Amino acid sequence: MIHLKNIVKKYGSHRAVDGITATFYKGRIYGLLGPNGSGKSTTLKMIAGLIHPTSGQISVNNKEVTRKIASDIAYLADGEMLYKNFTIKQMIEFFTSRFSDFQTEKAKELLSFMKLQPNQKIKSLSKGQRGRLKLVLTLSRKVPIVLLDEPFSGLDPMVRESIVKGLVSFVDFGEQTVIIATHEVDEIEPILEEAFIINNGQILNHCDVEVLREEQGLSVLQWLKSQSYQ
Ligand SMILES: Nc1ncnc2c1ncn2[C@@H]1O[C@H](COP(=O)(O)OP(=O)(O)OP(=O)(O)O)[C@@H](O)[C@H]1O
Repeated sequence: MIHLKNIVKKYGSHRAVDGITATFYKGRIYGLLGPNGSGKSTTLKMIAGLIHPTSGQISVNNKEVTRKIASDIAYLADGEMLYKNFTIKQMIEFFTSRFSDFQTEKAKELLSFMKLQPNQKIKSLSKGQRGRLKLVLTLSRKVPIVLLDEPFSGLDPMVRESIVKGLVSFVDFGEQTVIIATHEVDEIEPILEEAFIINNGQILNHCDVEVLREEQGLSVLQWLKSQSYQ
């Protein structure tokens, strides 16, 4: 379980995250949805222990978050996380040596699912292929928490849907808590169980996707559109 209590992150006088309180339960898939600059990446980086809140508390499985939390969390960064002079195989070897939980067999399956070849050089990959490799590396770790920051942004819209749906088979359901930060709601909607809307660094609303569908007859996208952003 991840618990955020009244989290504020300031850059100078700007409040990138402005008093977020939220709980993410074990084994569920969450969407952290919001427009550009709303505080999604900042929130994920704080959960991953990469940056510290200005105030408030974050705990992961009742442990206070420090840099050591990296051993419990697989984090797909919005920016670069690949070494351009490596081949895919070398990148996988690097992750294998860096993370004792890295599952090489799963990485092979994921590479094949993502149509990537181990001998390809990172610098020769397209943006979409690099995006696929980042997913391979992140989802091959056996960890309780997976944080994905804009994981589908470089992917061709034609294949995005099948990749999103296929990815579900690579998540350890009921065991891994997955948080996906994105402003592209449509494609990830089928795999979400809960969603938080974030805007101006604050949580605007939260829903259980199944309850939303059954009780209000709304898709996440319809629900999102009914909320007012400022
Ligand atoms: N290192 C930084 N220094 C100063 N301001 C920052 C820094 N990182 C983020 N911000 C600001 O904090 C706010 C939230 O940024 P953040 O990257 O968390 O948004 P986001 O929701 O992930 O956006 P996007 O969808 O564009 O990735 C923005 O106003 C951004 O300009």
